Amino acid sequence: MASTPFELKGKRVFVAGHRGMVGSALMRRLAREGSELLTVPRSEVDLRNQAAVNAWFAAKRPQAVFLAAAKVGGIVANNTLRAEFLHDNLAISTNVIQAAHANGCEKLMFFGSSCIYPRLAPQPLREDSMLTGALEQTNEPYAIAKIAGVKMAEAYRSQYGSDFISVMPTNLYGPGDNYHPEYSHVVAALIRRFHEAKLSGASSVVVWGTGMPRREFLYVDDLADACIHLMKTYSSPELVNIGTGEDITIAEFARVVAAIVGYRGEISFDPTRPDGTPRKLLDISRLARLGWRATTSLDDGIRLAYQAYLSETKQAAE
Ligand SMILES: NC(=O)C1=CN([C@@H]2O[C@H](COP(=O)(O)OP(=O)(O)OC[C@H]3O[C@@H](n4cnc5c(N)ncnc54)[C@H](OP(=O)(O)O)[C@@H]3O)[C@@H](O)[C@H]2O)C=CC1
Ligand SMILES: C[C@H]1O[C@H](OP(=O)(O)OP(=O)(O)OC[C@H]2O[C@@H](n3cnc4c(=O)[nH]c(N)nc43)[C@H](O)[C@@H]2O)[C@@H](O)[C@@H](O)C1=O
Repeated sequence: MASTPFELKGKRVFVAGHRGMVGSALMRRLAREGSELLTVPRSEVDLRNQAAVNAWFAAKRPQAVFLAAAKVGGIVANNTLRAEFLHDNLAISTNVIQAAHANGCEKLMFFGSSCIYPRLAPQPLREDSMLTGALEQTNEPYAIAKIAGVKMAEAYRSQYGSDFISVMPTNLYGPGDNYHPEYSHVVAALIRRFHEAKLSGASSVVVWGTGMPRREFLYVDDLADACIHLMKTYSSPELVNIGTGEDITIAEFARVVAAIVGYRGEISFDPTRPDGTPRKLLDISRLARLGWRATTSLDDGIRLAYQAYLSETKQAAE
């Protein structure tokens, strides 16, 4: 078991999924910690391949691991690619957690998600509500794989004393997001749709669902800061929720994004598209007791995310 506080300075730290939205935010934040950062492209080691993962871990022997590689997407991706979301996420978690254990890794952080909680669990969602009820159907395969990952980290801790911890981030957004029109999450989808409508002069933009579901959104650089804080100071089998503690309806959120992007036309709703979970607000009291809170407001975060979208797609705001 690693000692707490856990020192990142001078350690070999592996960020699995370093090119993703969360992984790249972790890389930015870890640059301040004086660690030796280890990464590997998927073309070299596909984390679904157990033999490749074992060989890489045996060669590099990371002392700390952030397991931020996963098959990830929005509500339609989760609901369509159901086999891949279950298979890939189970394989990645199993391979990386076992290889970390077998190669003397001192500390590992596993990334769950707020969708592991039952669809109708009491709000705000407490960490101990995991496995107390039925899951949301649109993301059940992903949630089952993530719950298995949480249980794996917990089992290696109880059987072998491994210092493996699990965090449950709320819905995230920011630089490095995926802007696919069907498979992205709502933040990236609406930034892109409102921006394109502004450029084309469209008079109306469609937002999926009824607009009634509520979501909590956390800027990804805040998430990375929380993760570094917990990696250094937290060592316990209980999950830790990471969020802002505030939520907003999708209809209100769409108006926030439209205003920041500068789209002034109508917003309509398409109830034939899935709403998903009615509400997903995290109880962040454990995180607050552990000494961390988010600092980026939703307005500031969406402004930063819009700038990132423009620069990543090489466009001007107009
Ligand atoms: N985005 C969100 O709103 C939320 C995310 N999370 C969790 O945070 C973590 C990171 O998510 P996020 O950054 O958004 O996702 P991204 O899709 O942006 O990044 C995922 C990363 O995982 C890598 N990856 C996927 N499959 C494989 C594979 N088979 N082998 C090697 N690498 C692979 C990708 O590699 P490549 O670059 O090659 O594609 C990419 O770097 C995940 O565990 C996710 O469940 C939790 C809550 C909310
Ligand atoms: C992070 C989280 O992400 C997923 O769960 P989700 O919270 O439902 O994520 P979402 O961002 O895709 O949608 C949020 C809400 O927004 C509405 N919505 C409106 N218009 C668009 C739209 O254009 N695109 C999308 N994607 N959603 C839209 C949409 O109908 C829904 O009501 C899970 O895969 C889950 O596994 C998970 O971990």
